[in-house]
Amino acid sequence: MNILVINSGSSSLKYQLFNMPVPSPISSGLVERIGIEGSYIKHIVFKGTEKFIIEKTAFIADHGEGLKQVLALLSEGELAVIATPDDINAVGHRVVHGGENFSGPTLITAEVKDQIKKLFSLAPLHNPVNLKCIEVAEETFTKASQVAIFDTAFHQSIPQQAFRYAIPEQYYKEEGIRVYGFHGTSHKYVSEQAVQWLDKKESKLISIHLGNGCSITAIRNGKSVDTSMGFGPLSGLMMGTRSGDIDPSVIFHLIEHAGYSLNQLSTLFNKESGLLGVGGSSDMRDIRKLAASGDEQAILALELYAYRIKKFIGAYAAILNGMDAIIFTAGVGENDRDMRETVCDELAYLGIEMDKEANQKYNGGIMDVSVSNSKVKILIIPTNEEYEIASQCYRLMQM
Ligand SMILES: Nc1ncnc2c1ncn2[C@@H]1O[C@H](COP(=O)(O)OP(=O)(O)O)[C@@H](O)[C@H]1O
Ligand SMILES: CC(=O)OP(=O)(O)O
Ligand SMILES: [Mg+2]
Repeated sequence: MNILVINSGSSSLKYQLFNMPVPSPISSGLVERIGIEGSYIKHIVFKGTEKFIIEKTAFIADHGEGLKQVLALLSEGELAVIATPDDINAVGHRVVHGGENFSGPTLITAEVKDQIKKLFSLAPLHNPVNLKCIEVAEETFTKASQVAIFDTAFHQSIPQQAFRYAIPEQYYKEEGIRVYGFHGTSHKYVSEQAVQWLDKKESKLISIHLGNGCSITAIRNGKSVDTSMGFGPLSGLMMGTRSGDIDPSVIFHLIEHAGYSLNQLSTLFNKESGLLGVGGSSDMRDIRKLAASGDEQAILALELYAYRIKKFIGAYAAILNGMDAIIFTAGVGENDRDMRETVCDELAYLGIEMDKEANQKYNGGIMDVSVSNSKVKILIIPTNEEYEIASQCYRLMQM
């Protein structure tokens, strides 16, 4: 069964085509810098043990245009992997915000699209582009089932004491104001990999997803019990362009004393803060280069970033009453050795002791980089949201 997975972020679109249940993709790729200068597409086709790469650079105005170009790459030329759009049986869409209505893979109907639209203001960087991609896929793959996999779904197991804010009940009942949590597909995938690796029936894990968006989740026996993102994907850890936790008094202050509008506030906290706002770039690789050259703002950005993660590890160690493993995943978690080292430094009291040499040598796959007598394992697990989405789609299609 051919399942095309579309994972669209604020300025990028990642995709993978699977012939399920085979776990390795037939093709995968990435469209980056959508809507900004320097847009490019990297398209990969896998044939046996060989890998063919097509790279294109030309301005791509929006996600719709990006997706159309991807479809052309999949179906045209010598490296075509499908003959016609009808060869795709299902399209799995990552949708970031699903509110309280979705706890599993969902066949997309007009009503589901309405729900996704209603949540635009809560995930302004994500839900609008997610819906756009669904619409383009519906126009193109008219015979395929369109399936939504929500980032919020895995967190529907969070108990009330963790998902409610301490404000009057009417705001929860009437406005749906509560913690929803995000990156659920990634936290689910890596935590399941960790459980298999640990080979334990009962487990306590802390999963740390550090991509453009960053979040940390406490997982007991396979179920999310708390997570750092909340009502929208803005709270908790410091991110690429998002502030993470901030005292709401700052918002009152900026409105009252600096005349900020809602739009300006949303732009500030969603697009101009985090690594970009403090250190001058949203890309951790740039921050590393700046810090190495002695740039003080970049050094501060690194300190803030690591400090927050450490603080949440402490909090989740307390609510789980200990843990078997912490997991690092996503772009920064998998690739930034020094960030992992800084985060794990001086956590021996909690039983977290890193083998620094092993950590520096990490080179892919699942690896434990704790010392042999560390009470808590330190696992690096590459996330694979696309494969998790394809698996969930496949299961739904077989029901
Ligand atoms: N070698 C590396 N060292 C440090 N950071 C890296 C490295 N490779 C990628 N990253 C960082 O990973 C982040 C993107 O992570 P990713 O999981 O791809 O994000 P998203 O899926 O949210 O777009 C960027 O900040 C990027 O700089
Ligand atoms: C929810 C979220 O922050 O997603 P991403 O990391 O892809 O931006
Ligand atoms: Mg991501």
